[in-house]
Amino acid sequence: MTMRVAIIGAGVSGLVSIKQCLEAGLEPVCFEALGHFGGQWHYTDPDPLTGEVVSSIYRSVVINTSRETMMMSDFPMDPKLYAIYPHNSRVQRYFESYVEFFKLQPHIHLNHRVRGAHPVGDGKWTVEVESGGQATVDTYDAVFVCTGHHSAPNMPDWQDVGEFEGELLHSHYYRDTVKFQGKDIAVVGVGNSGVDISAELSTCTKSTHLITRSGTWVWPRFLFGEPYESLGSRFMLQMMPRFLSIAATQWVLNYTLGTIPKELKPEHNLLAAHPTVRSDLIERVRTGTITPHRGAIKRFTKKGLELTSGEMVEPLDAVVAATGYTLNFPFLPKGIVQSDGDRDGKENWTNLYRLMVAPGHPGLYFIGLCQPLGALMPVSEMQARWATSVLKNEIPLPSPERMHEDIAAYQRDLKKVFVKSPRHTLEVEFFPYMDMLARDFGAHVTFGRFLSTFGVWQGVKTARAAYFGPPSAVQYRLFGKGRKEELARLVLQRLARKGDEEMSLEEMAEVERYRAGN
Ligand SMILES: NC(=O)C1=CN([C@@H]2O[C@H](COP(=O)(O)OP(=O)(O)OC[C@H]3O[C@@H](n4cnc5c(N)ncnc54)[C@H](OP(=O)(O)O)[C@@H]3O)[C@@H](O)[C@H]2O)C=CC1
Ligand SMILES: NCCS(=O)O
Repeated sequence: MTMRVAIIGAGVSGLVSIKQCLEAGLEPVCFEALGHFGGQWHYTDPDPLTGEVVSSIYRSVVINTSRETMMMSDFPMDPKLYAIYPHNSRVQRYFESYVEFFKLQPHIHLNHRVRGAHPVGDGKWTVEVESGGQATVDTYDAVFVCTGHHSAPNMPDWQDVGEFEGELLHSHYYRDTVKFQGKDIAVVGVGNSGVDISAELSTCTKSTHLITRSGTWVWPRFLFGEPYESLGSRFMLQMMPRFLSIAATQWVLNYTLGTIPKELKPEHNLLAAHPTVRSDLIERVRTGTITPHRGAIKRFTKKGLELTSGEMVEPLDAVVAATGYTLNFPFLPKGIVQSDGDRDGKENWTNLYRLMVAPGHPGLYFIGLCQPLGALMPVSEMQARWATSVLKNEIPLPSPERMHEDIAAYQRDLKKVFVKSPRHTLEVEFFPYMDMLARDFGAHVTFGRFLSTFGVWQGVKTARAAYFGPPSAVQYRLFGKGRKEELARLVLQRLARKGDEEMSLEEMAEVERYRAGN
């Protein structure tokens, strides 16, 4: 009997899960609460009646991970069709072509909201779904939770918020500048939402204030004319000593940006916080269109707010809290995901082995519940490859006790490397995490395999591309289970040549060759 897998959510993690289930000979049944797939990358206007929004992205969002690093390992983004950093509508277009190419649509049930998922023994789960007012319950051999972690806004419990006569909104609800033009606005938080929104607002407001309690390093999208991620090659991150790669990267950033305004300058090192990317942020501060402030919020006043430093930020018409998101799995029994130490549920610590498996709850997998230093898409794809291999009994899972030890070790390491913050509880470094999962099904990269697979000349060329080229997941299609080695070789070598070189006819022919086999 074919195993049936309930997939909750048809965002990017749901889509790659459907595709990997199909490839593994499993039957995916994907439930999507909304009337479209694409998750966060499907921009929506607010509901005209309720003002509610579903996606957290604003109208102008341009992705901050480059084409090379965000594309799926076996579905290249052709530079002819996609900019190096595409606008959100183009990212959604890429997902649409992915769905079309891999024939995923028949497996997606739109407007189907999962109300509950419960274990029934033997690793099986019942899933209760509501659609058009009708509830149905069915049993599945496994459940993949693909609902992400950027939907439930984290709105801090600030003092005297009720006093404030202006508007306080979370960045989740921000769409565009229209209602803020000519006004005095403060944005709180310097994650990617905070810097994007403040930079955009600063083009049309009377004043734009940017408030941060920890500061941030701000990466421009391009360094020396190349995507900033080019500095994160396998060689740089894995073969150079860590202190040296941090020092070299820090030097490049300092050289490019000059002295960081003191209000923004963090105390942590470059790789100790999730990267913030915005090319014009420092320029906006230096040209006086953004006024930065350092400090936490002490209280709100009628006209604005007071920082812990005693500084008053007034007058303000609106405050945008770009303060991130919390975990939310309303359809799961309590206690499965969040770790016991996370009493108020806002610390974002999870209890998941490899960020995917809940010890003692067989059959339940989380795909995309991680925060990579790099793009999420290929990491979700790798997780789906791994989880489907586990379901096929090709990868053994350790005992729940071993899983708990592993979770504790991961969390200890995180605390050593990253600034303590609910932002840094799901962080993974691209190559170590991808290599760890790939190794379990033989898709990892070793120098010897280049030579034995491609011969000396092509082997050395491909190895050079994999070690020194951009950190692309294409290299996980060179070897092992699920390999598409000719396509991977061609794409990797093209990416390493840099620039905007379009896909070659040979590459396209390779893509078509496996479309035919689909
Ligand atoms: N262009 C793109 O591709 C974009 C991508 N994104 C992605 O979306 C995800 C979410 O990003 P984002 O919404 O920025 O959220 P983040 O969690 O990354 O950042 C939240 C920010 O809010 C601050 N903050 C949290 N709580 C408080 C508080 N009580 N008082 C003051 N400051 C507070 C944090 O500061 P501290 O560090 O001190 O905790 C941090 O600066 C990320 O993965 C990001 O990369 C977002 C926008 C654009
Ligand atoms: N960091 C935002 C890009 S992502 O991979 O979704």
